[in-house]
Amino acid sequence: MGIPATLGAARGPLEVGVIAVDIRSKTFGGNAVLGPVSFSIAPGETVALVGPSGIGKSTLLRIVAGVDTQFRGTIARPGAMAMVFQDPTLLPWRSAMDNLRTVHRGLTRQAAARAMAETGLTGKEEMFPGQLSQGQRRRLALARAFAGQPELLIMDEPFVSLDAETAETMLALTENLIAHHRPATLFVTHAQNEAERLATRILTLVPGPEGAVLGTSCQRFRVREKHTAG
Ligand SMILES: Nc1ncnc2c1ncn2[C@@H]1O[C@H](COP(=O)(O)OP(=O)(O)OP(=O)(O)O)[C@@H](O)[C@H]1O
Repeated sequence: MGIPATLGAARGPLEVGVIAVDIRSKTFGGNAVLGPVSFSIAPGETVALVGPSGIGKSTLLRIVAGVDTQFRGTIARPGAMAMVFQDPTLLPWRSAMDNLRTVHRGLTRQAAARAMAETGLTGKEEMFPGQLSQGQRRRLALARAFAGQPELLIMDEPFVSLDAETAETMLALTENLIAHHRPATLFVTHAQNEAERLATRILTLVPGPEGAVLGTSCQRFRVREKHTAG
């Protein structure tokens, strides 16, 4: 497959299921944001992306997700992807169940109900997002993400601006969903405890001469029992 010389492009995975990120550079209006950043994520791995505010974490996520194609480099990613943002981005005029079925064409009502049950939303299927609490809307966004059985899950600060108790509940729920579905996961967080709890590896972005690069001490591998258990 041809890869444009100047713009980022998706390329076929070299190895089945592996996400390969190879960004040579990313600029905004001539300002270098990301320098060379290369890493891969194996199936079932959970990678946290951390770094100071404004370093380029969200920019990197958008490139990996394919939302931003204006970069130099290549990304190999699977077709089945899901994204979870701080804002649940639900369709307010659709029922909770239809929010899932609109995104995932062909998802049966039973499968949608199962996905909602997994996030503790049984009984809320016909409610509209405006009738759900903030925590329930976040659960629905998670249900929507996992309903598509993603091979790659991308999350941008999914627990920010939640009160401590809700954040803890959502963190535990996400941990269980990841352990059960085992997508490759890449998420941005400012909270070290979230990174250490969810991630099997933590990548740190640090300033480089031509935009942010991965820090040398960023690769902190550790095995999480739940991830290795069948
Ligand atoms: N659309 C854009 N146009 C111009 N500059 C942008 C754009 N989006 C981001 N930037 C700049 O790119 C840099 C990286 O932004 P990014 O949002 O990726 O950082 P971040 O690490 O996610 O920050 P934070 O932790 O504060 O959310 C910042 O200097 C930001 O101002």
